[in-house]
Amino acid sequence: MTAKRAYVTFLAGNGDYVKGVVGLAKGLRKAKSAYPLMVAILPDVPMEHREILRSQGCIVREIQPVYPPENRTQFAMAYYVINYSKLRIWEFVEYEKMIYLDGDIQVFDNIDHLFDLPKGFFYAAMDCFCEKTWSNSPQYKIGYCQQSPEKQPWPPSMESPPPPPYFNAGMFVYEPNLLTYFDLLETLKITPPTSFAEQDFLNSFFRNFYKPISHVYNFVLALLWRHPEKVEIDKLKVVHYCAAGSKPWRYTGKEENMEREDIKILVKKWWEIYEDKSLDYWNFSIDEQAKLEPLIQVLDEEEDDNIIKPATAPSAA
Ligand SMILES: O=c1ccn([C@@H]2O[C@H](COP(=O)(O)OP(=O)(O)O)[C@@H](O)[C@H]2O)c(=O)[nH]1
Ligand SMILES: OC[C@H]1O[C@H](O[C@@H]2[C@@H](O)[C@H](O)[C@@H](O)[C@H](O)[C@@H]2O)[C@H](O)[C@@H](O)[C@H]1O
Repeated sequence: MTAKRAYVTFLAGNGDYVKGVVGLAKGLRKAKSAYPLMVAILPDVPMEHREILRSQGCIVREIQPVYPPENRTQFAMAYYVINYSKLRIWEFVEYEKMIYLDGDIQVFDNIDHLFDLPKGFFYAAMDCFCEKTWSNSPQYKIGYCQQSPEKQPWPPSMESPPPPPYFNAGMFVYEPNLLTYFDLLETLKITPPTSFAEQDFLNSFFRNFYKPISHVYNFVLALLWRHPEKVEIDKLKVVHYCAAGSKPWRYTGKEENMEREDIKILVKKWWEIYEDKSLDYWNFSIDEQAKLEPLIQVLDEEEDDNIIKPATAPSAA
């Protein structure tokens, strides 16, 4: 029997991240991925959103939240606490290998070959420490970033050695496994939360199994202005809209760095997929499609007037 593989993302709440997941489902289809997209949803995701995801061919699976131990940690972003629920995806053992993608990620090129990476390791792209979200970290205070250690080497005077390679937890290749899953949950119970919540926790847990892969597989937008020398925008396969103000479905162009032409191009590329009706999963009869129309209106009605869409989106030129 061929080993089962799938992409998986995470959705919480009744807000607009569902648009990110619809965009991701359509992007994977456009990239001709051979594998389905599972959406691990928290119980607070409304029925309408679940139906929209199913109508786009997603496998919708409800998971229970995972909370870190009680603590007064100040997360870099308060809502990061819900991201611990991502740990439930290790329970999906009917799959031999999965690729996790945040809902604010778009896949612009086929990456199915990542499923063939050797087993037994955890693959992800390295993060960048240069954004203000890192301002409480020693590396930010020194001006050290693993993306370009030569720019500001780790001072020999520091008691601790430079941090080991640290991945961004918005995309990773992993193997669901119940022993790992229970070990994750048990280890979490005795691990005090830190600024980047489950991302810090996963980096610690998989530190001996982590293998960095190219940033073309999880392009953290801040690299555009923090490490431009490493960027070849045409080579990017996966773009992660994690910089403040860069979520395409909420893009107004007003936040810092959002007026950049390269950001406008990447936001427009996202919208072109999201609005492309030929990528909708309509393998249904016409009357089935008529049933789905009202669901699509649910999303359109939630649209905010300030959002810039392709029709009026800034020109790519
Ligand atoms: O209200 C929320 C916040 C986050 N998420 C999910 O959690 C992921 C990580 O959160 P976010 O993208 O905000 O983190 P970032 O990568 O931008 O720091 C998102 O991509 C979504 O998949 C969600 O579904 N609803
Ligand atoms: O809960 C912690 C989150 O940590 C990461 O987001 C961060 C990280 O990318 C920083 O490097 C950026 O500066 C920042 O903007 C961004 O929010 C993951 O992308 C996300 O999935 C999630 O794990």
